[in-house]
Amino acid sequence: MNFGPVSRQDSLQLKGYRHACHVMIYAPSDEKLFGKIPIRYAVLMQLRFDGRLGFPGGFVDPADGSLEEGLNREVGEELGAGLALAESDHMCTHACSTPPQKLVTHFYTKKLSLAELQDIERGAVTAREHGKEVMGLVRVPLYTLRDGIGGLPAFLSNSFVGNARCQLVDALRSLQLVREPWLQLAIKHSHR
Ligand SMILES: O=c1[nH]cnc2c1ncn2[C@H]1C[C@H](O)[C@@H](COP(=O)(O)OP(=O)(O)O)O1
Repeated sequence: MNFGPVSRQDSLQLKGYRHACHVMIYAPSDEKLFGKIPIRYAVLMQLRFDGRLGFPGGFVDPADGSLEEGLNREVGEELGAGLALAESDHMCTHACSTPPQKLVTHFYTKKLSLAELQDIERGAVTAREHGKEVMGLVRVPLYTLRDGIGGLPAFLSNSFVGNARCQLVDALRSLQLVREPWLQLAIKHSHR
């Protein structure tokens, strides 16, 4: 599927497209793996019912209200959390017209404290869709292990839904959660 960037506003004028909104929740972390490898940030994705990785969220209908109202509803169902995401949390929008589906994906990012993120992780197991559409939340490893594969390169080798992998890489880059040379190496060493 080929996704191209489009402005949030222009995307709402497109005819015959479905809209989906998803959010990347992240938090700074002082924790260290094995007491020495800095975790730096906890970044949340989820394992979906189809075995792919994606972000919390889902289809929204702009005719039913704002994109963010739809996103907050979807996130509530999947995480059981009232995040109150707003337009200011919007990061980017992409459109794809590859059959069978004309799809616009809107992507949001939300920075929380580690304690707030941990509350979401705990609450998610009691959310309505846990064990159904959502098999569980996962944290994205941002480091690369000494073998050059373990960590972010191996994570990026997973199967992602829609343009979720691009959304992840773009967010890690633009929020500067991973330094550019390490991000480039992780992409290069992932099996894609
Ligand atoms: O994280 C994602 N990033 C980009 N696109 C995604 C992501 N997750 C799903 N999708 C695509 C796949 C579908 O075409 C739509 C809506 O999917 P989903 O989240 O499964 O929607 P519902 O829960 O069924 O409302 O977006």
